[in-house]
Amino acid sequence: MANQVLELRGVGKDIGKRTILSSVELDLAPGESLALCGGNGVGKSTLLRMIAGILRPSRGSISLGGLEWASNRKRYAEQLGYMPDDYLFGQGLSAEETLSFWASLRKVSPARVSETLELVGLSGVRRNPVTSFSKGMRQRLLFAQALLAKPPLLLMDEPTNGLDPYWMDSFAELVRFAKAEGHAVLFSTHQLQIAEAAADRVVFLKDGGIAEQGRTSSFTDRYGPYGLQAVFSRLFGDAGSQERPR
Ligand SMILES: Nc1ncnc2c1ncn2[C@@H]1O[C@H](COP(=O)(O)OP(=O)(O)OP(=O)(O)O)[C@@H](O)[C@H]1O
Repeated sequence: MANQVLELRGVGKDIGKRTILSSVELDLAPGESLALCGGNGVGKSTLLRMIAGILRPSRGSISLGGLEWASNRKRYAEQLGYMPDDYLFGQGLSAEETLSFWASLRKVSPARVSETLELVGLSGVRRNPVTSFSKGMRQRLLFAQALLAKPPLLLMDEPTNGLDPYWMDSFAELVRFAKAEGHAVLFSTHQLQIAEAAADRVVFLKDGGIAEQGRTSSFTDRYGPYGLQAVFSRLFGDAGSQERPR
């Protein structure tokens, strides 16, 4: 498809003898948001890490801004901002120092650091140590880090895990802002309410591939007011998860 930021064709991953993902096809356009859903262990993080260039696919191709990781790693990496599901912040560093460190790695100006802190609502606490921040504030700082260099694609792994409804709501607002600025946003989540609030499209992964997908509103049209929940329950049952191997 023309004008896509991200194109996945037949992407799969084996770890040892186990196939984690067999074949995934995905497209994402500028200004579009997509939530990757599914029970524990279906491969959401694995897929995001392959797109981020942290893990190599066992098969298939990933094109980001028309680039493949293997042919131009540096330019490929410049196309994306990645928000990991967990991050250990440096002891004693303020929000501004933390973001300035990331900015120096990406050759981003100090003015952009201030602008980004403002955008995520952390300007007033920029000199406070990150270790004093609530989980919601730390997530905002990680979001700022992903947004810093204005990459075409924002990739986020469980961005609202552990957040209360206030911070979830403010995350949805940040995604809407990022989309309006033309960023494509791809995030994984267990929390269907955040998929509902922040994603234009939802993809459910199961058994190594895409089990269901569609526009977020289409799930309500097809399955009623709790459409996403209905699909999740049908796919993953009461446990809502696939057992991880022991
Ligand atoms: N390095 C690894 N070695 C062995 N198995 C792995 C490794 N990384 C992931 N897996 C397995 O791959 C499967 C997919 O893991 P992944 O973390 O991608 O799932 P997920 O959908 O993100 O799960 P969750 O929702 O619990 O975070 C799991 O069964 C996991 O145990």
